[in-house]
Amino acid sequence: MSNQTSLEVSGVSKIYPNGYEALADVSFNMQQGEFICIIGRSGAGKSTLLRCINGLHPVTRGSIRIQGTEITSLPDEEKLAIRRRIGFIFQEFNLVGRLSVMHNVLSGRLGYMNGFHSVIGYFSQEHRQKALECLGRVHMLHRATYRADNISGGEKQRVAIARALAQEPLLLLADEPVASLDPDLTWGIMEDLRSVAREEHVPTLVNIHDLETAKAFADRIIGIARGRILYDGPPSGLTTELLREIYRSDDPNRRSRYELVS
Ligand SMILES: Nc1ncnc2c1ncn2[C@@H]1O[C@H](COP(=O)(O)OP(=O)(O)OP(=O)(O)O)[C@@H](O)[C@H]1O
Repeated sequence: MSNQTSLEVSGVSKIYPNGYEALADVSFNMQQGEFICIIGRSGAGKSTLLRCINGLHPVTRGSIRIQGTEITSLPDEEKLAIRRRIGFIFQEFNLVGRLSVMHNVLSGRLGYMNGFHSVIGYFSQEHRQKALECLGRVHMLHRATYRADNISGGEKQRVAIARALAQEPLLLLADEPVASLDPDLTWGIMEDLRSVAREEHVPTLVNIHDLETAKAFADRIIGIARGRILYDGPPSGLTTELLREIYRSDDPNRRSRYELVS
């Protein structure tokens, strides 16, 4: 893993139009190839953070740099160009079911095509070759001609990873990528994501509910509560005290499992 800083998030706050502060002064850095899991209770601000990083939500304050480029203040066209290089993996896969697996992966190449070719859906040999390589990377070549709605959930998530890889991403963001999958598939998908991060040197940020999975795979864990980072370090540094605080409910009548275990 090289030490080049790929992502620098500094002093980021996000206040939604209704006045709710979902992120408060969030700062952290990521190096190339690093695999980070973000943990926290529902509503902690995990998805908001990923959406701010990929430019889907404007930040209220602070700075986000991807490979040294400040993205929060870029003109729309340049922001779009950066967003094309950010792979986003969703819980519900977001594939186009009526299209083939190959076509779904090819859609990751759209950012590299001229307007006319993308409108008529013409993919050159080079783009096809790249899409096949990405499918091979996640062991899904044998499904290339299947319709995307005719493959299993685990296979769909692998295709989504291949599509993100076809973007030649500077950064991979995954929002609950394994929440719809059974435990066996979960580990396979997490293994794929981590090996892609390491071998392709793509920093990867994964929101995940399951603490044990996060601890098993992450190089680093970021624990968020009420929009603030409470922990940023190796899985081994997460004490019961910290977990209680990260998962503490604001509702005095509801206690998290970490508060129930003494
Ligand atoms: N568009 C919005 N307008 C107002 N508040 C919002 C909006 N989107 C999210 N929020 C609020 O911001 C907080 C953080 O939401 P976010 O989706 O980032 O949490 P999360 O940690 O990803 O939760 P989950 O694990 O359930 O997905 C929540 O209280 C949510 O209700």
